[in-house]
Amino acid sequence: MEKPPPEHCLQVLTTDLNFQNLRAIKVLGKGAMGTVFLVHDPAFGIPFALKVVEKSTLCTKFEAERRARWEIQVLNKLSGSSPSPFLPHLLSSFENSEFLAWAVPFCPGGDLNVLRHRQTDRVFSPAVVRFYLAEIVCALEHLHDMGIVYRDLKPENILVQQSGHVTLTDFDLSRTLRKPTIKTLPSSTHHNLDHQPGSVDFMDRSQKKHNRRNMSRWFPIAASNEKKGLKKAKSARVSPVSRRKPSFVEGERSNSFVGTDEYVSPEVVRGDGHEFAVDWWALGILSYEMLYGTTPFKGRNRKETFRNVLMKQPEFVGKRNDLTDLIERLLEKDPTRRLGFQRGAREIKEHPFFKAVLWDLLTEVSRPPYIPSRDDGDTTGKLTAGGVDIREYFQNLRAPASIPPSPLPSPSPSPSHEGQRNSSLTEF
Ligand SMILES: Nc1ncnc2c1ncn2[C@@H]1O[C@H](COP(=O)(O)OP(=O)(O)OP(=O)(O)O)[C@@H](O)[C@H]1O
Repeated sequence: MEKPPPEHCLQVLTTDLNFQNLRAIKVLGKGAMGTVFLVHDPAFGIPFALKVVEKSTLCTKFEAERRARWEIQVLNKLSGSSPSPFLPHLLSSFENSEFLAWAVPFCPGGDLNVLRHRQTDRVFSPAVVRFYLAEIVCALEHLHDMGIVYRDLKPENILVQQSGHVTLTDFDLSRTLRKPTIKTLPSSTHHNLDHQPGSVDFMDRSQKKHNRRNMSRWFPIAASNEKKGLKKAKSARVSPVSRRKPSFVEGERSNSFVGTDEYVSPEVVRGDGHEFAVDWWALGILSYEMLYGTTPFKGRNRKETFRNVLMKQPEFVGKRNDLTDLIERLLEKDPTRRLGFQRGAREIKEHPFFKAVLWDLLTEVSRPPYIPSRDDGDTTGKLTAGGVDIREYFQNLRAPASIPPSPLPSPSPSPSHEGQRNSSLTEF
């Protein structure tokens, strides 16, 4: 029998999307910009995630449309000749007078925020943190090499593929910058992310034994929680916060003020403009959250969070180790002294926390910490009463609510986003 292509190999839909007849199995998620549906139409052969953004003359919608176009452009770039296994690619896109829609591979494992909440104590073991961070470093490296700064790293934007490997999603806040000028190392040290046959592990042997304990601890926990049917956390923190018009001019330093409060870097809070180092800062926050179950600078409100980002040093509970050292070096407030500023991802890959990682073989790991069960996808046709009619779905969204409008002014977007985050975190 012919071996199926590796999951990260580029797939494209063989038929064009016919939006009129498209029915979705379910809604996968709803963000600030659009709604993501799971679609499995036999005509296409593979289930896929379809992100749909409604066009409108309303200013807010116009912004969504602008962001949607940008995201499609980025996904197009990512679908080029050497795609990353840890980044999505564009399967197809569609536009009519009402909607912009695009299809990307479906990730049945949910996001890292949901996954973390399913763990005992809601934290990942250091071995699992290493696995996910290694893949995320490679994803960011790929983006930076293309001159793209991601600017929205957070667990909610890291999805688990069927294979258990991760992929980033949500590129509407990304921007192009002048490509990083890295003092290049000799070519023999260049880490090739291409599929490498033969090996099945990414750790060297000495580390493997030690880490196996941690890794195997992972499986029963995930499996047992799966059985308990724990509720999927909503995608919690919503970005963006935008106070300046973002610039799309290639090579310009980006001064837009964007991101998710707890993940925003000091230079962005200060409005100094920012560079690729904002992604390395966010990687530090992400590592901290994966390890401790909370972000290091979270305050009672945005003002306090930002003050903490600028002034407070991260607190580390317990014995210091390579992971806490890595976090501390990523959470360096001065971006020019931050790990990754000088030589990008290579500096991070060389940190002792990753010393046993075989970077070339990441995609060959046969036992990622969590592999979604086939049921997670739910693509086998369990359509809710014939599925979701996408056009109808948006019509219903537009329908006036039966509750009379409140005489009070509606809340500004950002506090309501914060509320969304808090409520989702207390659902567990
Ligand atoms: N490829 C995918 N496979 C499975 N689920 C997905 C996929 N893409 C997106 N989702 C789900 O849909 C949600 C919303 O997607 P996404 O973050 O891309 O939308 P958005 O409108 O840009 O959100 P945001 O408000 O964070 O900018 C995600 O949190 C995730 O749960």
